[in-house]
Amino acid sequence: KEKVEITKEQQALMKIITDAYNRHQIPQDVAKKLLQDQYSAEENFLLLTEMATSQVQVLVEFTKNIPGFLSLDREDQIALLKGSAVEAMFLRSAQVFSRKMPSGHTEVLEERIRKSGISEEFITPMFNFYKSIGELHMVQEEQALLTTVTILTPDRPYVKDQQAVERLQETMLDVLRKLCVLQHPQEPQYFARLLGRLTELRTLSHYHTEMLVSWRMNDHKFTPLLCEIWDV
Ligand SMILES: O=C1N(Cc2ccc(-c3nnn[nH]3)cc2)c2ccc(Br)cc2C12CCN(S(=O)(=O)c1cccs1)CC2
Repeated sequence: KEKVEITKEQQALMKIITDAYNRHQIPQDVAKKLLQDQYSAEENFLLLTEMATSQVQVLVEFTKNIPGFLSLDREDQIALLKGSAVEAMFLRSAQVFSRKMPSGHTEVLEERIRKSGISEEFITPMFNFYKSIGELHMVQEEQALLTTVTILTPDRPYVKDQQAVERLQETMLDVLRKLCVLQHPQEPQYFARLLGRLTELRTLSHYHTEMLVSWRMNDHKFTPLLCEIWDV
């Protein structure tokens, strides 16, 4: 049985990424607003839109801290951000959402999401996803690295130098794989389960694209940043 060991450089890389992941959080007042008094479907939708906008801002800031990201071709950096924005947002939302929230908060938030004009066909896979993320009990380093791996997906649309992105992603996958073995020694399949969540994320992202079309038809308003990153 080969001894799995995280090198000094990998340790440093993991610390940079995890610190950045924890440093960039959406302002809690935005999330708190969701918990306050009862709103109409439109107001709920508006709150989710406000929160999603903060999440995209947080994502951009976090991505700039990924070692090697800023050395990529500028246009490829944009292509990676646009290509991963929805997946990274859903991954972070699921991670925050499945964290131990004060009792009752999760139910209230679930209610608010249900009552925001999002159709049930999207709500079900969304909630299944965040429950499946919760069951993994990821440590924060795993959460940060999994989000990084999602952002560094080489086959996003319009990425020119896929090899450069692949090299970066492989560096992160290697650290994540070792971390999973060390953190979950009793579960050799844990790393594979984590990567399986990324497949579920892609499905959610397709649902999201379809929802955007129906939201547009019902004349839902989005912020300029969301219009830019979601191509609405
Ligand atoms: O809002 C969501 N939530 C609640 C949520 C998200 C994040 C934080 C939070 N707190 N601190 N840091 N993050 C708290 C509650 C949540 C939870 C789990 C999954 Br899976 C997904 C979601 C969405 C993500 C965005 N969409 S969306 O479809 O893109 C859309 C945009 C505009 C209108 S609808 C809705 C579902």
